[in-house]
Amino acid sequence: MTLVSRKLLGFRRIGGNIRFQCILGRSFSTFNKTFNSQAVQVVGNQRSFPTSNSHRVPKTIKKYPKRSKRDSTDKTSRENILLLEINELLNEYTGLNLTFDSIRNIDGLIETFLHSWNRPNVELNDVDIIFQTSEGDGLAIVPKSAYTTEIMDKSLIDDKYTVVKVPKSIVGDKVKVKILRHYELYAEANLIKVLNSRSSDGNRKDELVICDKFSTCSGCQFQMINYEEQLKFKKSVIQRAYKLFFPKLFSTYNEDFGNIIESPMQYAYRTKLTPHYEISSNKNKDKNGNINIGFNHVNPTKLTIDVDYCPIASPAINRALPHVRANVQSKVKETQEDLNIKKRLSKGATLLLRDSIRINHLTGEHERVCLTKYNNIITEKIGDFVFQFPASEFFQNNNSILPHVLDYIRFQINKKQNSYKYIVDTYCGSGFFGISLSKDIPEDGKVFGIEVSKLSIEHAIHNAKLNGLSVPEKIQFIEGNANAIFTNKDFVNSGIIGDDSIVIIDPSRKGSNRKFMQQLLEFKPKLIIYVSCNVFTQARDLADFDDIQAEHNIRYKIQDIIGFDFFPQTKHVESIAILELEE
Ligand SMILES: C[S@@+](CC[C@H](N)C(=O)[O-])C[C@H]1O[C@@H](n2cnc3c(N)ncnc32)[C@H](O)[C@@H]1O
Repeated sequence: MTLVSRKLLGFRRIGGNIRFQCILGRSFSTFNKTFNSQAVQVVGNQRSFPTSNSHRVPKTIKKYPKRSKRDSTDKTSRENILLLEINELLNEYTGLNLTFDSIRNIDGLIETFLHSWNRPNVELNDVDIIFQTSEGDGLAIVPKSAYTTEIMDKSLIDDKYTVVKVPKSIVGDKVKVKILRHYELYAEANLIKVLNSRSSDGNRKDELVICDKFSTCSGCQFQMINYEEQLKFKKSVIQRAYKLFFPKLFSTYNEDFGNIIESPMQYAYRTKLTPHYEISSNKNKDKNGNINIGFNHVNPTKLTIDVDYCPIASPAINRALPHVRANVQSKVKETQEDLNIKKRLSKGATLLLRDSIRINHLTGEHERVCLTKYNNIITEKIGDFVFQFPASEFFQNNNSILPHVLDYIRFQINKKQNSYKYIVDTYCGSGFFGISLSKDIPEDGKVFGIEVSKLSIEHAIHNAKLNGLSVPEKIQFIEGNANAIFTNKDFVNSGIIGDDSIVIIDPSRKGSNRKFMQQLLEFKPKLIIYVSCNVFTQARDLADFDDIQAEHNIRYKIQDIIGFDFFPQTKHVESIAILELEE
């Protein structure tokens, strides 16, 4: 029997049970369980689906790297969080009492789908998305028999399921997908079509999408849902992070936990864009030889999506983008014949476009421009303060929300007036928080910042002076590792004591660490403000801090955990935790 003739027609839902049928009308598998995904269909494509048994899963198991094992050392790694989310999906969403064993992909199956060039063409129809990951992907559970009868022994598929991760899908979508690479506990899939996109019931509103690259570009996840729903998703991510990594705190909180403050601008807000290109691969060129310049494809491929306009980027960046792109295209074409240069360019590059204020010093007028060199100096004004920093260095990328973030922090500081004399700004970058809040402490108070990047710290000092603050009397910045701040000679000599202090923590995505939290506790500041662009590492660090407190008999009360939507249309959420020392 050829594969085409053995192609499956789909399965029907019969009184809550699932019955599979093959083309001959013979039912070959029945589940006695209710199941969320109806009518899964497998389509064999003669061209790419081999007619031999080459895709049969070998019974001998061959070893090769599996992502889920490789990254499992860091409990807040993306991979580990996905596994925790799959666990939640199995426990709470299916009603099937599934375990990891019921969804485990055996090595032979993983191997069968490993390489894109000989992967079986398996498409599933009417797959229900029932869970949203914190990365913004939809998850579905499909029975293994739905797509592997040609690939696996029947004995290996009975009562077995696959968790399928589908980008650009949301809970409530019924989708058609193509199955791609398998990992131990899930498989990746391409979204081919949303079958119920016209239904008015769900949250999907495709008419809201304003970018013509949305379905393929990995930059945004949520243009197809309204802003209110985006905020709900982000609140649920904060709640999930604490539930997973600091359950003791989560269990004591009410429904406001992780409320999100919206961004005043939901498009055109991004003041930094980093498109990239790769010139060695023909896949990333059009028929005229123009290379793709843009962002990664949403599916796991090496494709770069060509982006000539990005609706979340600021107007100045979008004005500059065509020139920047044209420049790259002509440079690549010019150098194509020159082997040396071609070799140097062969890996491609990442471009940098940064929105900056340009002031006309004669008239005092200013305009927003886009600067594209890594050593350009960017100027930004937030509230009453001006900041300058090298384009290559960190600065917050949505300036419309920053005044609201500062207002919120000021509100927290001013709840207890005149309680704090010092601000310790750890991971201070070019001084944004320390400088902005310098007027919120008494005249005889002081701000002290620490940052590992030499360039950023030089600009923090420059920014303090630019804003009329006396350095180092009123504000002092040092280059160094935040881990060692409280024993740093300059810090000790500054006379700052925990009793009168606020400590701001604003690390990068990987968060802080136990060593820092230990020293923070020994310093015993009155107020701690933890700003985070990765709520999972924030929750982990605060859980560590909680453990350490128990060892030292010191108590901090977590006053608030709140989200700020720095990046509308995307999965990202920024969260701020406020901790107050209990007297
Ligand atoms: C998320 S940024 C925040 C910067 C700044 N607070 C702001 O809002 O502009 C994190 C900063 O931490 C710095 N950093 C990373 N690891 C550090 C460490 N161990 N000690 C001090 N600074 C560090 C990075 O260079 C980066 O500037």
